[in-house]
Amino acid sequence: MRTSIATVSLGGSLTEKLAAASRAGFDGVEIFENDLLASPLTPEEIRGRCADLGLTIDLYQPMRDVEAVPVDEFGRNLRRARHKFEVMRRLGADTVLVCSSVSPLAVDDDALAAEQLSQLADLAQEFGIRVAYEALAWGRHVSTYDHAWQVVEAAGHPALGTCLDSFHILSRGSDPKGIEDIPGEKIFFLQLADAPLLAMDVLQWSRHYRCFPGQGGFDVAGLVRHVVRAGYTGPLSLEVFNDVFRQAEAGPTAVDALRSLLVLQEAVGVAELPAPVVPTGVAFAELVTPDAEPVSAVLGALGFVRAARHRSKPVDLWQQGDARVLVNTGPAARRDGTGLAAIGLESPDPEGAARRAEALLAPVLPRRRAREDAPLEAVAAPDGTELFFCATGRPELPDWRADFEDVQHTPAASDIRRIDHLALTQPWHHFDEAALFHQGVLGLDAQESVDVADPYGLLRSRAVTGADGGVRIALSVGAAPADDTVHAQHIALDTRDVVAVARRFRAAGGLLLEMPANYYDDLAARFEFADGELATYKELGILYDRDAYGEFRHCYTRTVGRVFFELVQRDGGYRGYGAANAPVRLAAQHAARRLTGG
Ligand SMILES: O=C(O)c1ccc(O)c(O)c1
Ligand SMILES: [Mg+2]
Repeated sequence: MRTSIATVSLGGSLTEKLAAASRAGFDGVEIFENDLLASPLTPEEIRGRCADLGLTIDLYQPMRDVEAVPVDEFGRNLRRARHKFEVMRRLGADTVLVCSSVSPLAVDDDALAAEQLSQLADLAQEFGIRVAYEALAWGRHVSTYDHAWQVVEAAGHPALGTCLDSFHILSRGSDPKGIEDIPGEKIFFLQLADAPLLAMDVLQWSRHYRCFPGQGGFDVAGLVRHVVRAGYTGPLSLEVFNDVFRQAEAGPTAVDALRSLLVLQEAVGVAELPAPVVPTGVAFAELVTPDAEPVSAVLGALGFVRAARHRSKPVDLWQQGDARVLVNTGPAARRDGTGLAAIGLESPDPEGAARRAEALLAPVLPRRRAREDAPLEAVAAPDGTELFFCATGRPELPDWRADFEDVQHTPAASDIRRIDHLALTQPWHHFDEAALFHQGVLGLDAQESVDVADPYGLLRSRAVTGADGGVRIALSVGAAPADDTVHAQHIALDTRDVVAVARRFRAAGGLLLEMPANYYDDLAARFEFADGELATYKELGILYDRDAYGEFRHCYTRTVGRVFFELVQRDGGYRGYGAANAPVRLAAQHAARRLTGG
């Protein structure tokens, strides 16, 4: 189906919005009146700009407070409408959205509403324009889609149809099944938005919290299925009022928006994409650093050994069990300092995974490799993290490991088994996008989002996971501009005995993050521990949590650059990430940074 986006969904000037929509690959736009009013371009110039960009103008909107008013008021409304229709003729737009009245002048009289909308449609017809009547969820007398359709049906005018908006329908809990009772040709337009499930005033919810389909809690795909069954053949158009997107750069937001429509069309069954290839594990985490020494010291103290070196690049492979960390001292490191730059995801079909990512608009990374290197499929996540699709130790596929040459080493310790999870801090305006990317592109499941108190703000965190826990990524975002030291990325390592690993780490000179005594007093009140157990945790800074499935013990290394390590021990199938302990950990990191600057 054709794709469209309302200019109100993007930040910037009208010119910037149109360029972003076109570059992302949308077919058309809804021009929001305010964007036109604020533009220095004439309607003819906007029309030309859209044509040059390959965009159709699918809708002009909104007209407000038109119907069911006293006759002299309606006369003034028609005068206003004539002026707007003139503008639309100059724009070359043939459909206008009229939202249900919120005016105190409007009366509760469907026959009058139908009669006046019919007169409006008569006037529109003179201009070759169609009127699409939409029920605002907070409309004064008409606030549901079925009521708006009744009014339209009663008017029985060929130039009058209805506009369906998923937000207004789903926010009120209306059953979208009734959409199938509307003849498809009378659905003049379809606007799509999702939203997080919040208990709040519906107008505020709509104006500030809408998001792209798949980013919130509504079944937008289910609604679209009903609209398609009704016989609608117009565009799928995104209309998203969102405080964050308004402030963000239009280009990436438009790409994010179109990706959501691609995933939606796949779910509805009106478009096919290369099938998702769900990653089964983490092949490696790659750190870049200008100085390998501090990172190597931490890895060494954790029991990793430097097992191999890249044949053509300054990259070391550190390994313990199936946990692999690459330490890259190449040019990127000198630019960006110490940080997590790339993740290798173990994939059943690396090429298939890359094909899907590309179809879903993920930037495919150029293969900056020497001729003899294995051809690795890689794309960039929204935060810039490079994702490599890997096949480790599978002879029939290229193996990234073949680019590395073993170096002499003593055996590694054996109590760290694998990477348990990766925690990635997102830029503030990419959080919803990141969750949708990891679900839609990688085929991971998103868990509920949780809020975590930070001494200097609030952190929102959401995990995305593979079916069997082979891949776990915790995405988080702070309310304030990211503090590089505390809101760093981290690599969590799975151990069968966190106490033993923590002790060895400390004996080898490693620095663990210390936790306050009050935390342990509180733990003693909440749980029962064996004699001496709590004292051990306190000594090593180990945190404790429990869920319906099992227990969780974890502790943290001090931060190097923008990365730190977590040691985790999951027992009995514990599913979480110790979110209950995160406020204490964040406070401890702030305190450590103040004391030592690291
Ligand atoms: O919030 C509003 O006023 C508004 C305007 C036009 C729309 O299409 C809509 O869904 C909401
Ligand atoms: Mg709308």
